[in-house]
Amino acid sequence: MAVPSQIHHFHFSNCLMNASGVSCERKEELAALDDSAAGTFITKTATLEAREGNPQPRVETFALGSINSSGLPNQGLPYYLQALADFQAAKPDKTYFLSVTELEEEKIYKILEEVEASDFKGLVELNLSCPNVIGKPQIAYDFETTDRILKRVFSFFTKSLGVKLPPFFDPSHFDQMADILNAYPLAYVNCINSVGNGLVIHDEQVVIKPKQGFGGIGGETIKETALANVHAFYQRLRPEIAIIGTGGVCDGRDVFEHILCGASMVGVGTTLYEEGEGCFASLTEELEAIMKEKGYQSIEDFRGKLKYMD
Ligand SMILES: O=C(O)c1[nH]c(=O)[nH]c(=O)c1I
Repeated sequence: MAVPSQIHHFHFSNCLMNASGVSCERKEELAALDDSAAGTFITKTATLEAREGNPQPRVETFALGSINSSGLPNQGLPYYLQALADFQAAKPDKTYFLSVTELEEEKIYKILEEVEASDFKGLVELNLSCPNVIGKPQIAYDFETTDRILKRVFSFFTKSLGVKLPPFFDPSHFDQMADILNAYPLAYVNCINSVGNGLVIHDEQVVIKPKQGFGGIGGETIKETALANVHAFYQRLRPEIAIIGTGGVCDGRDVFEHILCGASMVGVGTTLYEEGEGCFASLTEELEAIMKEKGYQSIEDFRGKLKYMD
């Protein structure tokens, strides 16, 4: 029971994966994802050195989703490179994702130089959209900086690279970002990261400690924004740049809609946080039932084929 997919020459036994940041910081968590019905996993975004992250409580759920201000807690790049080497040795035919970023531009190049020099064989995701490092803007909301970074990265980086984007809300921003991305040999874009800096209140108080309660919103409430970003970039990007759809996936119908909008792989965050790794099997079953009912044999029978009203 699986719906296979691919990004370039990388084949995945199932089109579902975790959203970076959820259940993927420690090796034991990655092992649970590796053993689940997900077709692959992506690590928590790694920085050169390990980070504690923001004070707890920093992740909470609410009626329609989740809010987090984790602050980029991770075990540091060497930990993930070693873990990935071990997972790859155990499953030579499986492809994994490594997410990375850094807080200063020069360090972004440094961490990617280290990844380039490593034996990692999967896809690398440059996170340009972390909303929770206090005092640091989301890189991808600065078009000039994004262009400068990608230009320099691709002057030395030869592994397969994708970028994690924040949500955009204006056609002119979709246009500007797509023009930048189309200029580079990207393997994919991952749309979207959490909707930055929402505020969840319980009675009279915020529900997370960092940043006076402000944090990235995920889950059911962001699906429509996620679908719009997936489809806007599907419409604008060169077909060689694949799209990973992340955001608001609660059931098989949501997976179907992400693919209909153009996604080749679908990331699951809040639902994974709430339900655990079993969610991948149930989401797959639900997707398969929808495909069967509609007579679709594979993803390519409906990927990107969203119908407009003429
Ligand atoms: O606070 C985080 O660690 C975090 N939280 C998010 O919602 N997205 C991100 O990319 C990151 I790096």
